[in-house]
Amino acid sequence: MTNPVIQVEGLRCSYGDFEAVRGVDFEVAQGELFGLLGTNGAGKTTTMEAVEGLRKATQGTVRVLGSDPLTDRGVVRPRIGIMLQDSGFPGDLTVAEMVAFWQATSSRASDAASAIEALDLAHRRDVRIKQLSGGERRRLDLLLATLGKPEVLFLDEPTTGLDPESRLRVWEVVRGLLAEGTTVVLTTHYLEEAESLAERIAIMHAGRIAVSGRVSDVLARQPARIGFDVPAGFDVGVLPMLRGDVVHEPSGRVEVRTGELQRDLGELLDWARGDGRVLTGLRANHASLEDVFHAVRADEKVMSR
Ligand SMILES: Nc1ncnc2c1ncn2[C@@H]1O[C@H](COP(=O)(O)OP(=O)(O)OP(=O)(O)O)[C@@H](O)[C@H]1O
Repeated sequence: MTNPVIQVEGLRCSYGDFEAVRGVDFEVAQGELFGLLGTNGAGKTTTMEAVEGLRKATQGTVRVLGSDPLTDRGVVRPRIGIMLQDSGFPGDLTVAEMVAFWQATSSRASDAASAIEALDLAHRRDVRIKQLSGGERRRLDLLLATLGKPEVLFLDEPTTGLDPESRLRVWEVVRGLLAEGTTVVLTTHYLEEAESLAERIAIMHAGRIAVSGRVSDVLARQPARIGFDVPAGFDVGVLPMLRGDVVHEPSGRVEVRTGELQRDLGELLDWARGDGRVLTGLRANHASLEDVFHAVRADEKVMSR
C-alpha cells in the first residue's frame, strides 16, 4: 500500500498478565473505510484505543498520519475524530450547548446547523443530553466526532441500539464523509453494516486477526450455498454429482455448500429440467460474512482440540 494513513505493526496490548491483543498488523489507505470485526472480547476496542492514542501498546508500532498517536498526540489529535462506545458527555448540557462547546474547542469546525440537521437532531436542539434516547445520543456522538472535519475518523460500534432508519441515516453520513476523502476505521457487530460500508475488513478472534482482505475476496474464499426443498422420502443419491457438501435436513431442505457455484447450480438445473422437476424454495447465494464468522469459530474449535 502506498502512503497508508494508518500503519499498525506487531501490536500487542496487555491488561496486567492478560494479553488482549497478540500481534496485530494492518494498514488503512487514505479515503477508505476499514472494518475491524470480531467475536466478543476479540480485542477490537483495545486495538482501536491503541490506534487512537488512548492506550499504550506493550509492543509494536502504530502510525496515524505519519506520527505516533500517543507520543505525538498534539499533532495527531486535532486531525482525527473519535466516536467511542461510551462518550460520557455531560448530561446536563443541551444538544445545542454541547455542540457549541465542542465547536469552540476545534480549530476547523464545520457548519453545526447542517450537521445537526443531517443527523436528525434539529428537533432535539434544546433537550438535555441525559434526556435523549439511546439512538439520539449515538447520533450526537457521531455529530461531535465529525464536527472538526477529521481526516481520520474512528467509529466504535456507531450504530449499536439504533433503529433501522437511524442506522441508514448514519450510513449516509459516513458515505458522505468517505466521498469527501475521510479515512474511516469502523468496529461493528452488524455484519451487513461492514458488508455495506467497508472496502477491506479484518476479523479478530482471541487477540489476533483471523481473516482479512477486501470484503469481496474474503467472501469468495468461503463456499457458496445452494438450497432447495424436496418431498418426503426423496433420495438425495439421485441428484447429480455436486462437488460440495450436501446436507439433507429432516425438514426436506437440501443445502449444498460449494466452491463451484456456477457449475453445480448449472448441473442441478439441467438435472431438474431432465427429470421434469420443479425445485421449490430454490436459492443460490455467495457466502456471507456470517459464514466467515462461523468458519473462524470452527477453525478455533479444531485448533483447540
Ligand atoms: N480494563 C480491562 N481490564 C482487564 N481486561 C480487559 C479490560 N478491558 C478489556 N479487557 C479484556 O480484554 C479482551 C479484549 O477486550 P476488548 O474490549 O478489546 O474486545 P472487543 O473485541 O472490543 O469486545 P466486544 O466486541 O465484546 O466489545 C477481553 O477479554 C476483555 O475482557
